[in-house]
Amino acid sequence: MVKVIAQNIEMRFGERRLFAAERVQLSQGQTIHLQGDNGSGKTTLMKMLAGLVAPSKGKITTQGFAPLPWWRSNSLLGKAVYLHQHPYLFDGTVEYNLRYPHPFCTMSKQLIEQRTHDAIEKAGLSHLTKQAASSLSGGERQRLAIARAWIMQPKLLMLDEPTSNMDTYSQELVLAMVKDLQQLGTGMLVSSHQSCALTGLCDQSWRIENQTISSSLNDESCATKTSPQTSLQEPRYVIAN
Ligand SMILES: Nc1ncnc2c1ncn2[C@@H]1O[C@H](COP(=O)(O)OP(=O)(O)OP(=O)(O)O)[C@@H](O)[C@H]1O
Repeated sequence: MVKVIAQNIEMRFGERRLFAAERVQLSQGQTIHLQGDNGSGKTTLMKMLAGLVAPSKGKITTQGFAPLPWWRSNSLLGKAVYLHQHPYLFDGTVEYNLRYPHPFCTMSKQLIEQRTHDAIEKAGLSHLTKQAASSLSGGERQRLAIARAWIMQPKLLMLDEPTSNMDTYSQELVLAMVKDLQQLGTGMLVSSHQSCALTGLCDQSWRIENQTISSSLNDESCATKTSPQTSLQEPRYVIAN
């Protein structure tokens, strides 16, 4: 099972301390709702776990991933995928964007072609494949970004406000893709201000408050949800200071 572990971390911007925690761990098989007020540090924490931002103090390590080639200077990058609420898309068509990560995928060519085809359907993008990605609406851009991640089937995925500003149709499509990934064992950290169907999938929540990260089980979802395939033997609490 793969995991990313942050130990004795502290995040500061200048004099301002954003948060600190003794241990935060995101593992395959977990689906976690990340909560906190505006500016509390949710995006920063997600970027940190994805290797996009370094903590001011402490260390972030991973377990269970294949060894990286020697020339990869940032050993975290690419292991836990971070999806921004305003996703970055490449110049080119929707289809180009979906195919862009193919060379980095270890799946067979046949499987990746099948998943790309399925992703287009699942994200409701069939009528948009030849359209420039830059011309998509906000909701369509987010669907495209999630479809791209769905194809790759990452082991760990961080979704930053994935359904903000989405209509019901888009939310349902995203929910179905996230459910799929959950069934396949992708560990997910989902930031969202609102409780919604997506956060209902989460088995625990993390909250950033008073510069501290705390964790609790999401009782509602535990009572109603069947477990994903991966068995969970991990400690379910984040120890925070
Ligand atoms: N590079 C940076 N330099 C200085 N301050 C930063 C930097 N990045 C983020 N911040 C500040 O850190 C705080 C936390 O930002 P972050 O985006 O992580 O919050 P958030 O919890 O995701 O907020 P929201 O719910 O509004 O999206 C904000 O006050 C932000 O201005």
